[in-house]
Amino acid sequence: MPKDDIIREVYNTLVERKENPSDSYTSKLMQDSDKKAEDKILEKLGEEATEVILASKNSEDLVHESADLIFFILVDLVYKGIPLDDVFDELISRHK
Ligand SMILES: N=c1c2ncn([C@@H]3O[C@H](COP(=O)(O)OP(=O)(O)OP(=O)(O)O)[C@@H](O)[C@H]3O)c2ncn1[C@@H]1O[C@H](COP(=O)(O)O)[C@@H](O)[C@H]1O
Repeated sequence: MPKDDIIREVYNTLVERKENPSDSYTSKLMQDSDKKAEDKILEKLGEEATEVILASKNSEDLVHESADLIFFILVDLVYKGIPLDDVFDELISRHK
């Protein structure tokens, strides 16, 4: 798979997990009762953002923590039904 495709690949897998729940981590994360699921996802988003800040300050694990943060952003987008292309279009609209 070309490296650039991984974001869409993960996004599409998460959509599949949401639509056809399995016993996987991400399925469980998105299947909790509505309020609980959103709170858990947002809690993880906050955690991972903090871990990126700490990793950056301490010059360690920034790659790992960045991947975690991107992952949880994708989980939130899927959970809220936001198409990945909307985010790509937004970034393209800003690109000079
Ligand atoms: N990219 C990821 C990914 N990154 C992190 N994680 C999981 O997210 C969880 C939280 O990450 P943390 O770093 O906080 O690890 P932790 O300390 O175990 O966190 P807790 O969940 O225990 O609080 C861990 O269980 C990680 O395994 C991920 N889980 C899944 N994916 C992608 O999502 C796809 C679907 O995942 P599943 O539905 O679980 O198969 C996979 O094929 C991957 O492409």
